[in-house]
Amino acid sequence: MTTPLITARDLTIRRGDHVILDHVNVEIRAGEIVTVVGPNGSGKSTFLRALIGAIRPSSGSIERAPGLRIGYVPQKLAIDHSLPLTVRRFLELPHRIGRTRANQVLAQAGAEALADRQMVDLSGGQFQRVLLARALLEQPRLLLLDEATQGLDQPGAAAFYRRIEEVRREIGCAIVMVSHDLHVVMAASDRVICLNGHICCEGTPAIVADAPEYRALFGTGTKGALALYRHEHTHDHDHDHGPEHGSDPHHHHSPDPASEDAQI
Ligand SMILES: Nc1ncnc2c1ncn2[C@@H]1O[C@H](COP(=O)(O)OP(=O)(O)OP(=O)(O)O)[C@@H](O)[C@H]1O
Repeated sequence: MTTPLITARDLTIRRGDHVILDHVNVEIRAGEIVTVVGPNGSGKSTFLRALIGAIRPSSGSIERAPGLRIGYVPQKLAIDHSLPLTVRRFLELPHRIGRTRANQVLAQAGAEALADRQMVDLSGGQFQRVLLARALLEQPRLLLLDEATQGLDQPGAAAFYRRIEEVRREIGCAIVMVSHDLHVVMAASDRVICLNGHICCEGTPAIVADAPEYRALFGTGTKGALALYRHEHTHDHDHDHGPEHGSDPHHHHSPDPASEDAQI
């Protein structure tokens, strides 16, 4: 086992009397894709913000590997509609970067055609890809995404997650994402953590979908969708996900093939 990139130990975050996170223990290792699911208000964003160091634990700790570079794709980012700002200029805030580097990260995020477009003219999916490109600028070893597909339709979300898997393959970073698109996101994950103030259950997507704690929170609605993915992946698709994930046929696969070509 490699050393974890980041470890939350007994992470507890309180605001007044409200315990937002209660003794949360999580380790994230190099190259894995971890999804955090949970109902509204269950502490998912707080957890990510604690991982990047934007919130201090009330008790417990967050330990990062020395020099760990983290990329963060926020839930929302407001752009002033009266401000002319191209995608290329946006990537240069706050540091100037070379044209070649900008083109590189835009290509990694599947947004190479957008460099000279105005930020305010982008569709939701294009905007998310640009935020992803920005998060890749620092060559992160850990990429955190907070509800990155909010507002995208299902094919758009599936295409975005497929892109995330490609990014992971290309640059080998670990990925932690928070999402409500349970069936899409779970299909792309190595591990799912179900959070509701504390960790209710965790494991492979299939294990979590079957867990009584998960079903109590989400019902059985996503089970059918997971079954669908399993079914789809009995066909012969590209399973080149690298050696570390080769052992479990159910636990790491692409989204619905029908959605894979969807353009955002
Ligand atoms: N700075 C704060 N002060 C007080 N309460 C807070 C603060 N930040 C978050 N909370 C509360 O903590 C709880 C968890 O919030 P958080 O945004 O982490 O949940 P979430 O799981 O990301 O929710 P959602 O799915 O709706 O985005 C909520 O009840 C929220 O109101």
